[in-house]
Amino acid sequence: MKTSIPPFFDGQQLPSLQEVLENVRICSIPMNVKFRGVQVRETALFHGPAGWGEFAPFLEYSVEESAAWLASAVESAWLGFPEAVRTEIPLNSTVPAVEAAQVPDILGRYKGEIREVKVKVAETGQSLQDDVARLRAVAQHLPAARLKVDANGGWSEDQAVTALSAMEEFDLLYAEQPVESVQGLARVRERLHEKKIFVPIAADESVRKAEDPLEVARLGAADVIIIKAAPLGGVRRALAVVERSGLPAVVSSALESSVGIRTGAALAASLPELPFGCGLGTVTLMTQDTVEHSLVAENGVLKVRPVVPDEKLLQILAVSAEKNEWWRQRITDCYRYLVDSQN
Ligand SMILES: O=C(O)CCC(=O)C1=CC=C[C@@H](O)[C@@H]1C(=O)O
Ligand SMILES: [Mg+2]
Repeated sequence: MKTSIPPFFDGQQLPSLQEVLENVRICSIPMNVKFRGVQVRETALFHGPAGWGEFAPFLEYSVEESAAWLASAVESAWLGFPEAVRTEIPLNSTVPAVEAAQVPDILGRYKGEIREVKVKVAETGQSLQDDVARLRAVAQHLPAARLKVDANGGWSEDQAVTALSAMEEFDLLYAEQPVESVQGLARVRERLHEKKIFVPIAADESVRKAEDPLEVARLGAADVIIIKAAPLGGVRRALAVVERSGLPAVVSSALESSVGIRTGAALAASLPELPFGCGLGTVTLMTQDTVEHSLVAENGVLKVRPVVPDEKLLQILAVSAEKNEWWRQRITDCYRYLVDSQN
């Protein structure tokens, strides 16, 4: 297994900071439903010679963590995407940690047939009973769909083993980041195997937030990796992580508008294999979008196509002058971090 991954922006010279700042539009988009504590999504869009890119690190992220997201947005807008091997991407629908009664409403927002659903679990303040009730509501509403869960590292190892044992009846496709640490993932996986429970373990934060995104694969801590273009520093770097990990991969969103989803779709379109539905259906969880015709799935399939933001929408969604300044400073800080890391 090769261990290194390519440098940011594929080692190419970055456009100047001035060029980047001249071509940015900052937007604020209210969510339909709270997702990972976010009610309003703030995001920056860049226009470059190759198209559009989206930079939307969550507001609490450090410059160091956000810099990878900038590299990804600049890659999309200035370099463009690598060659694709497919034009259609199978997607999962996503159910946030809502009450079971809200499940039909959430699922009703997705167009057409739904074959795979990712259900958020282990939310702070909720119980295993809440999670099982939510899963049951999804299973009742869509008896033919396959289910998977995402705990965002919210369980202890004991809780993860108990919860995933209790969820055996749902025949989960995989359980995403049941616990926080890489070693914890490996132990939970082993303990479940001892109990003859073979639910595959997927690593998300342990890949996208890790200093070494390949540690999970090296330690055999997971069966599947979740990859996101922005936190991994772009499509090319994410492809390298998949190739070098040797594990099946699922492309997921970072809760962007359709411009960022297009980048995720480019990543999914370039992967040699796509054994599961990708988590790129999150535009449906937002009240508005930056493009007129949103990049959403129909019957669980997303057709890859170019997207261009709509000027009227960009004006409607534009942030205040103060917020705009804050974002420009953030872009500047991340840009400087990238330049330093290239030298
Ligand atoms: O994978 C999906 O179905 C949707 C995307 C998704 O779950 C996420 C998007 C953005 C931030 C993350 O906390 C979250 C995730 O943990 O995968
Ligand atoms: Mg996740």
